Amino acid sequence: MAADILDRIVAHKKDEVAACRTQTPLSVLKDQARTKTANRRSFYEALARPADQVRIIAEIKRASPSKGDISADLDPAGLAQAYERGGAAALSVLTDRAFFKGGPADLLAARNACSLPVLRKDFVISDYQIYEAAAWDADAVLLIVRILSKQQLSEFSGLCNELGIDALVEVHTESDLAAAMDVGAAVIGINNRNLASFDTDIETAMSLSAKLGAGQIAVAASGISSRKDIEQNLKAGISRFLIGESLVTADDPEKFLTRLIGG
Ligand SMILES: O=P(O)(O)OC[C@@H](O)[C@@H](O)c1c[nH]c2ccccc12
Repeated sequence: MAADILDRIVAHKKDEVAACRTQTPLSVLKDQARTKTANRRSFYEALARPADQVRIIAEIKRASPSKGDISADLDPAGLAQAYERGGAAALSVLTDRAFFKGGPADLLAARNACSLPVLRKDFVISDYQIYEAAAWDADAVLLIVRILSKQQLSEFSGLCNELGIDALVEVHTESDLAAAMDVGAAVIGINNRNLASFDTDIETAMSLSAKLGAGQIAVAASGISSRKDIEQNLKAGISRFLIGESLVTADDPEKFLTRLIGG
């Protein structure tokens, strides 16, 4: 059953984009996107430095297909501020409504409440969604290698550059990683979770990160829930993380984040 979830999500995204286009034509979105470039916060810089410290992208996620409701009525603004106080490098906000109960309003509320760069976390299958992200003031978008052709990956990376928005290129396998390297991805998210089966194995990022080139930033994503997980990754040379569920469900997300970062 889990195996076709990714296909369902992608099919849904295509319908969603088609519907959005009829409401807001691409030309209008393009104009909006171009007026936002001056407001951008650098997602890349936030992750690049300081090199010797743990850097965490803290996620705002209400629900997911694998877990159901996680924290369906969370307060995105309050959580963004707690994450910022706890030392987050950046935020990730789910903007998919159908499967994750998120939306653009969450992204806006979170970004307006803090000074951190914000990643639009969604299933990007069209350039339209990248213009949308830029128009909403997002600082970065997720590009999932598994759901894109080589040509789309290359086109979408180029468009991100053009719009001054960063891309977090998500991989799960060696061949995904090769495709990410081919487009010169600077920030590579290694998802420990297989998006089709939901199996999560935190060894995935540790073993794949060894294959990254110099100057590429590895971000271990999914299934990180303790300082012990972080320390294990640090030994493997990974010091950047994308963390959702364990932060969203923590009694005190600020304190928990501080503890994860250590030092
Ligand atoms: O909640 P977790 O296990 O800490 O995982 C966060 C993040 O990695 C996960 O939400 C994620 C990674 N890649 C995705 C792609 C789409 C949606 C969600 C994701």
